[in-house]
Amino acid sequence: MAEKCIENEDRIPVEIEPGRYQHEMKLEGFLNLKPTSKSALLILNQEIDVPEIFLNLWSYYDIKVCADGGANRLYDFFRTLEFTTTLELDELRKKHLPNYIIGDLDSLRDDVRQFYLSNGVVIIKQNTQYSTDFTKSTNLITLHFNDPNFRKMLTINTITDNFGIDFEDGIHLLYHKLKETADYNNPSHPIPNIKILALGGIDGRFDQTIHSMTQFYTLRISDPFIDLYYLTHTDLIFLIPSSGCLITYEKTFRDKFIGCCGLLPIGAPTELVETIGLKWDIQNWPTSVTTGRVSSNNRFCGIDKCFINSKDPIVFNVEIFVDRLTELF
Ligand SMILES: Nc1ncnc2c1ncn2[C@@H]1O[C@H](COP(=O)(O)OP(=O)(O)OP(=O)(O)O)[C@@H](O)[C@H]1O
Ligand SMILES: Cc1ncc(C[n+]2csc(CCO)c2C)c(N)n1
Repeated sequence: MAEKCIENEDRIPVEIEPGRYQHEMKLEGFLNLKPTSKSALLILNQEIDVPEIFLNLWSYYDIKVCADGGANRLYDFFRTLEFTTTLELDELRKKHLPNYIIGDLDSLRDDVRQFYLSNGVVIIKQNTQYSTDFTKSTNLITLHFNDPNFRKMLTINTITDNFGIDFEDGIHLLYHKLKETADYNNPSHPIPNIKILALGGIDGRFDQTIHSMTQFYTLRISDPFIDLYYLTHTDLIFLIPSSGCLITYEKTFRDKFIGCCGLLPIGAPTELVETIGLKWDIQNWPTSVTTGRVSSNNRFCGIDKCFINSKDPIVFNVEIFVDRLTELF
């Protein structure tokens, strides 16, 4: 079929029959989690650049995980708030303890390690230089939610070195053991989704940023129950699955808090079979980094939804005016 690009009015009503999509997501969902949802805020080693909403995010997410030097960023975040005494600062830090710190711990500062250690935070050292602190963190998150024995082990082994977890790559070993034994493919016991919102990992060193992108693709295969999102000061970034995806949002959310968006075939060339609800909608549109045919600088024109049907999963970024989000709280 011939490719097509249609330029729409700035706001159009969009209605999509349910049979046309297998996936549905609410754009502002990262701000509005159900109390029962399994979710993790993953703090990577970059300055927390969403300070306006950081404490709100903290309260929404079930567990908080610091990847190595991410713990320094959490600790230092409170310094940016206007508190006068060290006592007040430490009180605030004690009210916001992460559930885990994990990594080779080459970036974790001594004062930060001491503070979190003395306040009972689980700090897991993993020395392997064949995986990143990011991957160590996602394996840990899977174990936390899907392996009841893992949490038991942490409570029993409180005085054992590293909670009895092998220093080299114990988390990966436990994770692989879980995957061998878990009944992941049993349709009568579907695994609840785990939402991970990563702060950092983008906008810094380029190899780290590309590694962050690889996690969309590798997790889709290894842990398909994980929905990974990155939030930066400017963007929400996630993977649009193939087979039709409906993205919904409140009209006012779109009008006030969202800017441009881009469909980014970073992992592999693909074809955008159809989009409905973008300013520049496309059909049968081959897209790849090498040809330069990438739908960047696009935006939502659907009043409250947008439909994207890509042949393969594709990275999507949505500009979010994070500094304005405080109006919502
Ligand atoms: N400059 C950066 N730009 C983007 N992301 C980063 C950067 N530095 C660290 N990160 C993210 O934070 C995580 C923890 O980083 P940390 O600095 O503690 O360890 P690292 O030794 O640099 O990273 P790793 O051990 O994972 O290679 C990394 O795995 C990565 O996802
Ligand atoms: C082919 C290859 N390239 C790079 C590294 C280095 N590396 C990858 S992850 C990691 C851990 C960082 O905390 C390090 C050092 C490797 N092992 N193998």
